[in-house]
Amino acid sequence: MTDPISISGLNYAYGEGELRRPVLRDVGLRVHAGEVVLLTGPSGSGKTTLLTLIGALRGMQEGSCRVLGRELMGASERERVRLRRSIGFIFQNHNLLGFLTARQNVAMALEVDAAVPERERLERAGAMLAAVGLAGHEDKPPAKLSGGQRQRVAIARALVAAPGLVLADEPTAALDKVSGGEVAHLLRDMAKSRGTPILMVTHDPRILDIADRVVSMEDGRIVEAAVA
Ligand SMILES: Nc1ncnc2c1ncn2[C@@H]1O[C@H](COP(=O)(O)OP(=O)(O)OP(=O)(O)O)[C@@H](O)[C@H]1O
Repeated sequence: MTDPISISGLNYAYGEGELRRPVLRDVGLRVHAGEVVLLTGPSGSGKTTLLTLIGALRGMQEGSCRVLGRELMGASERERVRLRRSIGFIFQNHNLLGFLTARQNVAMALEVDAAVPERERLERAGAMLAAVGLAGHEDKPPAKLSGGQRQRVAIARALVAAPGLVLADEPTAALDKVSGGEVAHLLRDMAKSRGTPILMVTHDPRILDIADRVVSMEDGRIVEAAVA
């Protein structure tokens, strides 16, 4: 089985001409099937940029980045859109839509699949919300939920379509210690039970224990890969 993420010789720079600034240098990284990998490092070291390249949210410049069996170097926007549908994304500020209920926010992730009728989408969303401990909160808008509950909705949304990979950017940064720890463990348990690999950018030393492996970045390079 090929690794869900396999990167080598990846370079990336922002800006052009005299303003060109390299932010990723000769990055190599593999994430194995079912593995939970945390990406840490100082602010500005390039973690988010790397995550957005892996998530096909921006185009590659140099090197190789294979995600779920597809090479992203040279991939068209259409190919990138298609790959993004196989990835569950979770961000720090959860990106839930305020005018939709928790259930509708989760069901939205199933809308790309026209074969799933709306009633079934809402049912699957409800089951997923129950699985993340939010039974009874399905019909509330995000504003009526706590920060930790909102991140649980974001986890449910990221996983409901059974993605091949989850990419998370600082999902616990806005949470207190207890809810941050709960959310991180929930995400790990949900992904592990489904065999879904996770790559998570985090500054949060309180959640390092969820990792199979911690990878550190500094100044655009991977400097250390340790088994947690
Ligand atoms: N759109 C952009 N245009 C120009 N420079 C950018 C852009 N996005 C990020 N950068 C710069 O690239 C470098 C890497 O940023 P990146 O966000 O990837 O780092 P990070 O490790 O995720 O940082 P943080 O932990 O603060 O989120 C930083 O110096 C940042 O200022």
